[in-house]
Amino acid sequence: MAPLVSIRTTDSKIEIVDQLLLPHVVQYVEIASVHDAHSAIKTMRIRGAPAIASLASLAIGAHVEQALNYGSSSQPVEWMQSTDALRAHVVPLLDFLYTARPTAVNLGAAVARLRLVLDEPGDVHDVAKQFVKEAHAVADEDVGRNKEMSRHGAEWVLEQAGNPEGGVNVLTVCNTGSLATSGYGTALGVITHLYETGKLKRAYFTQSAPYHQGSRLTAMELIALGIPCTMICDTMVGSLFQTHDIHAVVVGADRIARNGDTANKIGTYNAAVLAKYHKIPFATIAPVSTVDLAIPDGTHIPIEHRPAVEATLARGAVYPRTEPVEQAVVQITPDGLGDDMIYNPSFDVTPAELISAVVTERGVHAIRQGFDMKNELQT
Ligand SMILES: CSC[C@H]1O[C@H](OP(=O)(O)O)[C@H](O)[C@@H]1O
Repeated sequence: MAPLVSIRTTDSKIEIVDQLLLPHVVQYVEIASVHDAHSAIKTMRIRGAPAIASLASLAIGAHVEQALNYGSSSQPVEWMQSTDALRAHVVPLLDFLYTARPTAVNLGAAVARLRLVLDEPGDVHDVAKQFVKEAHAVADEDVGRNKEMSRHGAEWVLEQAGNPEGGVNVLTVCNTGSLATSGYGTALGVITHLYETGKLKRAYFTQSAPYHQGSRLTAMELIALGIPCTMICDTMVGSLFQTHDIHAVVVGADRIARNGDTANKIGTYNAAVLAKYHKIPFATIAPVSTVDLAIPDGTHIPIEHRPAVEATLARGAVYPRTEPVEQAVVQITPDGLGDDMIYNPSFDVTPAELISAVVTERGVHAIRQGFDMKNELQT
């Protein structure tokens, strides 16, 4: 069974699966405007650095395409009367979309890429058509590059592990599959490629509290893919390394600085420190659009702090489950635990010294003394 897709499009509609309701309720909701897209990203109905960029691009592209389709020469849409008017209308919307979540740079890369189109010379309709085409390309390119980087990452894991008889055991954090991208996934794509080529023994994944991307989303995807897997609580990574033969750790990324420092889901840094102690290779798997060459190191990465209330809640179905499913969002903390008593960063930064390699669609970038992603990407 194929895993769910994060975004579904028809000629006239953009829909996302509401990831706050997964895994027990699969409900696609329409994204009918740029504001709908911003809200869906901010509330994490959709999440995952590449998926966020894809939705934002598709939504702004649809907005411009509607003006192209419904305006006419006799009654053009007001902001379609010149390229200056088009730019003045669209740029603030692009900037607004980027305010939805601060850490994932893929959204910023998509905004910058689409912004450039608006500076192209030519007739406003031609510029608008190119804009729409580029907006679709942001989403359409994702699956192919995920498969490319997954192949690179799988080959790296096998090389690091010495291609053991019986396959490799790999740990991942959070969710980096089809629900976090436009398909196939990044770190979970590496696990999928290993499985598809008969080289995976077992995938291990952390629950990734408090949103539970692991418990709710990665579990759902690995079951759908038929991949042998084991879930662990976030606190069990050390025990897993002490008691099991884990050959590698592969994780996604939300922003990679020039020196390789990587922001990823909270708990990634913990796993990296423990992997270093246990001499387990640790790789970041991410598209080039996750690399932020404008920042020298991880100290410049903005870390999103989610609303404190999200750390007090657990989402799921009433136990024991009955049909129809009764969705539940339960408060697991006492009322006296105020917001000022909760620390809820959504990401942490793993220093490059704890990362063996960054894997992109371009290949494996082994981290070493003087590592610079700018040099890696120019070669
Ligand atoms: C390929 S997804 C990248 C990244 O996004 C996730 O964060 P969130 O679920 O908060 O959007 C997680 O950090 C993944 O590794």
